[in-house]
Amino acid sequence: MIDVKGLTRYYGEKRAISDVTFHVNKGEVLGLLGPNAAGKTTTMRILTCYMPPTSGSATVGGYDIFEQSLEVRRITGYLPENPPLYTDMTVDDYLTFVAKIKGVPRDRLKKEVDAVVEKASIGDVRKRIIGKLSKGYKQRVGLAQSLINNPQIVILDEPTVGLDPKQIIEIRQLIKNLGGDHTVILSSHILPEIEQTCERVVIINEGKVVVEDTVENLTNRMHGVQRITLQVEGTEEAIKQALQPISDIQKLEFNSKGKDIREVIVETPNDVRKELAKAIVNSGLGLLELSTERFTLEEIFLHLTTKEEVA
Ligand SMILES: Nc1ncnc2c1ncn2[C@@H]1O[C@H](COP(=O)(O)OP(=O)(O)OP(=O)(O)O)[C@@H](O)[C@H]1O
Repeated sequence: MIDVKGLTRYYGEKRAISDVTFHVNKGEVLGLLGPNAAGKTTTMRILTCYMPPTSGSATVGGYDIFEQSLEVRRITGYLPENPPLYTDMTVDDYLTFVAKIKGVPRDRLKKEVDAVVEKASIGDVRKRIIGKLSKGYKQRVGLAQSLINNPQIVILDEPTVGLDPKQIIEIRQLIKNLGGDHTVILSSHILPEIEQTCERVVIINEGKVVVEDTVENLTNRMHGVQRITLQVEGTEEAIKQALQPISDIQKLEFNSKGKDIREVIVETPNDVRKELAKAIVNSGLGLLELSTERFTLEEIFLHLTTKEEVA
């Protein structure tokens, strides 16, 4: 549905994105994940034809962003980071105004506004002045305007920034529900947001795509690395000595958990739980606890963006 090939954009001397390539399937919610200044907004502005790339190409719904920008805009709804709301208008008046601009015929205006009001769950505030609404409701009005004309594609730039936890949960659910009927790109720097809302993720860092995969595959990719956490009674020195004979330990980390107790984190490609337990006990140290852990998307993100090898 969306094909992005080698997009590069300079602002003067500064290269904001470099050779960005990814694909979005029809009906999926794709997460564009990256820290501040990674190049998410730049990528989204290019895909919504607000600004051209310096080089590279992209098609949106089969339309070329250079040659067919009007068609791209017609089938795309966009929620920028700061939606351009007219704060002295009522919600209904504003959405009707946007619908007119987007070319909705007169006799369909009311129906169209009703439809987006329902999708964004703002029925209870539709007669109110936008400027008097809470940030969460304003964001929903922004979402509603992006859905006018039932666009095949919806592009949302950090839609939950500045919202309180309850509003965040509600907006995420609204976005999740858009999948299927719409193809959605959602940008965020918040990992749990992507984990909860998207099936696939493109991680972008310093203007470059680091990885494109399903959230599930990304978690599985880390399965080549085992992480075993132990609670041991003994000094760091004694524990290190006890574990010396065990080969394949890639990472060993110690945290103090009281006077004589250490939390020991071991990363290894193999399941060495038995060897660890034996080594600790045979050295006369106290093994209080042993467990294996799954990597979170947050840790995978850190591994990928700090250029560490992922097994
Ligand atoms: N109009 C501009 N002029 C000059 N540099 C810009 C401009 N817009 C963005 N940049 C730079 O390009 C880089 C990418 O910015 P972009 O806004 O695309 O990142 P982002 O991932 O959306 O970050 P954020 O989450 O902070 O908005 C940054 O280094 C930014 O400073």
